[in-house]
Amino acid sequence: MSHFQPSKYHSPELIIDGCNFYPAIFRELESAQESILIENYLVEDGELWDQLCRTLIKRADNNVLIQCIFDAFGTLGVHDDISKLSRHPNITIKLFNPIRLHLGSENLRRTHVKLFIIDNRVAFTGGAGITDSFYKPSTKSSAWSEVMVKVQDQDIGNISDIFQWKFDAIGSKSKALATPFKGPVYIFEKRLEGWLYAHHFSTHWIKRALYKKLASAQSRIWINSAYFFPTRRTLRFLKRKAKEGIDVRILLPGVTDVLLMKYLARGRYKRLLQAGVSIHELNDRFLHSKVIIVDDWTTLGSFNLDVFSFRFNHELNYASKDHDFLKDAEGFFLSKLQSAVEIKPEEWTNRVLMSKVLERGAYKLAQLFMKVIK
Ligand SMILES: O=P(O)(O)OC[C@H](O)CO
Repeated sequence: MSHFQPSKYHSPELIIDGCNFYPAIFRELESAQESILIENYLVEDGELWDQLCRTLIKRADNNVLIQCIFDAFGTLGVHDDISKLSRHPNITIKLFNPIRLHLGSENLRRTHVKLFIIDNRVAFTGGAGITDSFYKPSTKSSAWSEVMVKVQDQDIGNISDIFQWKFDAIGSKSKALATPFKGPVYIFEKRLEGWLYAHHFSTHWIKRALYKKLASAQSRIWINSAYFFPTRRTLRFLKRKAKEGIDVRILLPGVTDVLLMKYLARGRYKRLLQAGVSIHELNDRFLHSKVIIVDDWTTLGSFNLDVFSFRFNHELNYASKDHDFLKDAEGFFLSKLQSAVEIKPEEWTNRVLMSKVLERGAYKLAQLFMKVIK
């Protein structure tokens, strides 16, 4: 008789706001026995980063092997700290795509992934950078609203392999990072669940999964995105599905850290509203999360519906049809919707002229940007 015991199934766990998910992440980091793998785009000096540095050094002193991939641009402010951490024999940090002016638009390719993997047993992904805007330990506060998902045991799947492949490719002479990944991530083309990865525009499993799901949506499409400037194809899907009578809702931040993105998003409202899409803006604090629900399928992660996520960035989402995960994502979406302002089509048509001018100006700037990088 086999003594093999399949590990217990855990629903992916949605955790709302840094004041809840960062303490959960630190509990796991502090109990790590073998390995800690971290990938992140945005790291800023502050209390959270200091706490992370202290925790990593402590675990490394206890012979835990630590590997990090940090985006070279998103972590510019902490490169000195990164050099200091890297002196520890058990810590290796690789900087992704350092800015090199002669590479032109290649510099736009950033790793936008947010990932923590501990002992290949538990992983967290979502939209959170390592900054005090997401969690300030001294006040236990979260200035920006965000979500992360905790995935355990058998659902960890191949994410460590994908991390390791990328970690090894960075800085090596191989062209691996510039070509489509031929690894196990391919299985998700059919499954559309689990880890959805994008590391190259031709291997964008998040985009592929999203298009498939949008095309086959039967009852609802609920989209929450921190930045909203999607592809024309996505907009066509949203309008078509709304016209077919499907419940299409878009929840966006009304307050943001990048005003240009707010006006770019607003420039898309008119046609979406005309098609019957309902649009909501949240004004109480910056809604930085990226959550998509199509029928009974939920995905969340680093993927914004904007040109950077669709075209340039390395991204990571987790997708699932787990019932509890879906209910939690629905609960999150609806609670934010309740505090948000719905944009009414007739009010939108009569908005002040200045607003229209800013939307037009933002669009012109975006067009110019796209021409320059072509
Ligand atoms: O690119 P995101 O979605 O991680 O957001 C990061 C900061 O908001 C950049 O301004």
